[in-house]
Amino acid sequence: MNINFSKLTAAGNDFVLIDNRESVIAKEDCQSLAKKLCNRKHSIGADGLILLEKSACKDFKMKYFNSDGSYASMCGNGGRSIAKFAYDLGVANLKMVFETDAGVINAEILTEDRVRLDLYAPRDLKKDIKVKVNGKEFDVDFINTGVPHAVIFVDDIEKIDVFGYGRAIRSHKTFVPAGVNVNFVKVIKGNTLLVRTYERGVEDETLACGTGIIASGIISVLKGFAESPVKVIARGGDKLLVSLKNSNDKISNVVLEGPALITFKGTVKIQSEV
Ligand SMILES: N[C@@H](CCC[C@H](N)C(=O)O)C(=O)O
Repeated sequence: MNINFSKLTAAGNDFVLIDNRESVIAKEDCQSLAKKLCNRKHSIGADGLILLEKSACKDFKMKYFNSDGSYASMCGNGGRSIAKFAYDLGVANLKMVFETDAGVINAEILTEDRVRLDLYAPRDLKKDIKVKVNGKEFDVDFINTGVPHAVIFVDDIEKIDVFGYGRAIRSHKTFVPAGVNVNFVKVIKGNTLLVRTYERGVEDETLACGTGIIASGIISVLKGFAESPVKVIARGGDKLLVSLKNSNDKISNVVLEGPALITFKGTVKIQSEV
């Protein structure tokens, strides 16, 4: 079977997007297909597979799978990408509303390559958790911004071993069984954060993680390190903006703004055993 796809990048977090409104991909095949299509040596290559599906009440529904095949209820960079993809397909207007398993999102295509997402409220905030890995103790703040995130402030963002510490914290007993995405954050002048993320499901550092950037922005505001709107520079150098309202640690009006671009389109042959 031949399937049309678009490849998008959102701050260097890259995705394969497929229009699955007619259920060409069966539910039980999604995970193995994600693994295959995201493989950078043998297929298209991406951090995740995103399916655009029919929604009963909104413009469409987003389904997200990491490159290792695991399902995730949300992806911030993927959310901007699917908005761009939906507009390009003619499924949605410049302003749209879509469903994810984390909540409903209002999106707006701002320019050729910039998208704004208005998100649901985050949950499960836990501050100042002590986590010891590889002989070092970290002060971790946890928040679920659609998927689980650990946020850690560091002095030297260039030197921190994101892969080594990120991988160990991701699977630390505090965060099992779900695991956690791990964000290392440096606050710099100009109300700006530098963020590096070890992503669960990619099992490596990615060039950006949208929900991780939101988590880092929220925690920075809660700790008084920054004010909304917070500027964020992702590992790949792209600039994003996070804004929110905070009333005694009750977070609302969360907005993520950042790039999303279609890099190419193609057709991929799916083998029957998928
Ligand atoms: N890259 C995403 C997050 C994707 C899901 C994550 N890896 C998980 O499994 O929790 C983003 O931009 O938010």
